[in-house]
Amino acid sequence: MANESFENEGGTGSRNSRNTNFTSSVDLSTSLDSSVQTRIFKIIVIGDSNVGKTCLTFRFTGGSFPDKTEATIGVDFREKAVEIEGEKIKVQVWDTAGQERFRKSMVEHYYRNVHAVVFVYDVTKMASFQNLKTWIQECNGHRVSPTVPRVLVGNKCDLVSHIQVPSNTALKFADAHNMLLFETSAKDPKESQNVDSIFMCLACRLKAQKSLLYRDVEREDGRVRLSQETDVNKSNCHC
Ligand SMILES: Nc1nc2c(ncn2[C@@H]2O[C@H](COP(=O)(O)OP(=O)(O)OP(=O)(O)O)[C@@H](O)[C@H]2O)c(=O)[nH]1
Ligand SMILES: [Mg+2]
Repeated sequence: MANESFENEGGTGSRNSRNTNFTSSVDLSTSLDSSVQTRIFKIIVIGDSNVGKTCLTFRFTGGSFPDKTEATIGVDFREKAVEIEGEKIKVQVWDTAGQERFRKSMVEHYYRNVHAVVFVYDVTKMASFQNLKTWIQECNGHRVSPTVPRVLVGNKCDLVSHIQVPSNTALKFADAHNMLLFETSAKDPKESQNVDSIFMCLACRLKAQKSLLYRDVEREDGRVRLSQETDVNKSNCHC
């Protein structure tokens, strides 16, 4: 599991976190003080160049489709504050470059302490779907834990007459890789809720995972102690 990040009155910080198996005691006292801290969930968006990663992240954080985009160089950060079950959470979206020459030096940073991964392909371009295997390999190669939630997004569904990737093919692939599939369009305003649900679904799952961590702590002598092995795979997310 990645480090947990927080933002409080003093700014953004990072907390050393926990592995998926918890048998040792960890001081979590600060993390339980939710009144002064906003948790930050880092979500990276990965996929071939031109599939619409920038437009999808723009749609989620800004609520519109950009008039014009240029190839992303390195990474662009976009943030959105959301509220889930009464808790304010900052969703920090890392919009990565699809072009190899613009991403080389940044790849390590993308995957470091990532909380969730969004893989994007273009439904009108079969090659972008076939290349997903390479993107998944890269992700696994950077030791991203299997407990880090991943979703698959087929973008540009508004181009109905140009679709090359059938839904059932994409669904099989998503199932085989234990991912949810979203087919959507960053361009079509009617799809904006669907775009939001990609990120909100991940945020809900992350919150549920981390709630389980907190549930299994007990206070001992004024300190917080993890009391038992905790399974962070379980989630209350219904999406
Ligand atoms: N029709 C349609 N076009 C889209 C959609 N999303 C993005 N585009 C267009 O696709 C092109 C590429 O979009 P970007 O969001 O810049 O692609 P990217 O994946 O960020 O590309 P890199 O930054 O190079 O990795 C742009 O011309 C967008 O206007 C969509 O949902 N429908
Ligand atoms: Mg881009």
